[in-house]
Amino acid sequence: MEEISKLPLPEAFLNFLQANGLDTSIYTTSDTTPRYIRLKPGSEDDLQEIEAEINCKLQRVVWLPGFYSLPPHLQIANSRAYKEGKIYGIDAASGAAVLALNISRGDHVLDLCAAPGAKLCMISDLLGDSGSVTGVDIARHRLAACRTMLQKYALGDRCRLFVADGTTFSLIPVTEHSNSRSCESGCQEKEDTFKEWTSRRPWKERKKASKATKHAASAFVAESDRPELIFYGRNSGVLGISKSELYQIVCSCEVLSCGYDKVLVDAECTHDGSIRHIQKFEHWGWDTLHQRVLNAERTDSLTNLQFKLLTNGFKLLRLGGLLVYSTCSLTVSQNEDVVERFLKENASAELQEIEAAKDWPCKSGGILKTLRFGPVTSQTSGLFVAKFTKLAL
Ligand SMILES: C[S@@+](CC[C@H](N)C(=O)[O-])C[C@H]1O[C@@H](n2cnc3c(N)ncnc32)[C@H](O)[C@@H]1O
Repeated sequence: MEEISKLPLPEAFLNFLQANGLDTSIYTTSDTTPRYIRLKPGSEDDLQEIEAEINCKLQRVVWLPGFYSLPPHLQIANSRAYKEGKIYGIDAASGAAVLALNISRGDHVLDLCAAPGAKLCMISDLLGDSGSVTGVDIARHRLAACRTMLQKYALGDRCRLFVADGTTFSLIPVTEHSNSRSCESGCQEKEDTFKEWTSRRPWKERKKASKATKHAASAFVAESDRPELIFYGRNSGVLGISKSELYQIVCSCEVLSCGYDKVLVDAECTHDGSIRHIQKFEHWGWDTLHQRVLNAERTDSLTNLQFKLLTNGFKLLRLGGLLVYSTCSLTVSQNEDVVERFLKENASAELQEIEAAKDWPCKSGGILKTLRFGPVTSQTSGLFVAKFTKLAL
């Protein structure tokens, strides 16, 4: 303790690291972890021009298609390639978590903690012109930033964004199947279909929604409780359907066939695996670290939140679908413990091997088949990744 108290980190954080058996040195040795960017598919021919502009050779990340590393302190925000949406910043470990989902053409993907949206962008560019992606986040301002990002990178065409609590979110993807079924049930709002999204729409939507609450039909989510839809792309499945169709409630047995093919639960956490995030407290003030990160009560409620997000994400997964749970915390309590509790309470959940990981620079987590990335092992930010499938019981 005497030795670590000499380090330039506040005592409360050192205590947190010690209580969780975490190595302090990653925060105090000089940060050599590279930055990573993903090149938007289709921009490969611009590579040399981008390198000339940022005056730096981009190192291809051999184990992660489309990813390049940069020296840690190189700024790209002013580069033309960044402004024109040809590259976006995303840590390689985050890219690996998305790849673990095995996204394939036509998948309907749910990203339950989506903001600010780096993983959502990658999901979207992997889907290309097929399938759909639904992004959910409880923080409206963060999800609005995610919308801006989707628009900047022209990746929102098949995307819809809901401000909602991921522990209770219950909307299934819009597919032709769900459209026809809900029309059979006879919906009173049939005329009131979604027109092309414009930035002025959410405000109007909310005004109308507050007036119409009393007309909500019992078979659908009460209008006042509905997740707020703050963006939808032209091919997201929303355009042309009615509110009743969008907000229909389905029973859990229907979710087995109509649920999402893939679900990402990149849960809220203490972010202690992200050295850059922890370093930001130099500016924010170390005193705020306690309240934002270390507070034991918060950690307790965080692990409950993580468990609930994972449980609800799994509920929305179709039979045979894949779910990835990840956090950027290095603690066992927010990772292995949450996974263990979840497996105990969900007999239809089975941990899956992440096949691609045999070529990844990561190590096994404390539970077989889970993975841990970190600055020392992987030259990335810290990330825990676990992948599940849903079995028929
Ligand atoms: C680790 S961040 C997600 C990062 C994101 N996946 C990305 O790649 O940019 C966790 C997010 O969870 C959101 N969050 C916290 N509680 C939530 C809840 N109950 N439901 C949905 N989102 C929640 C936070 O607002 C935050 O944006």
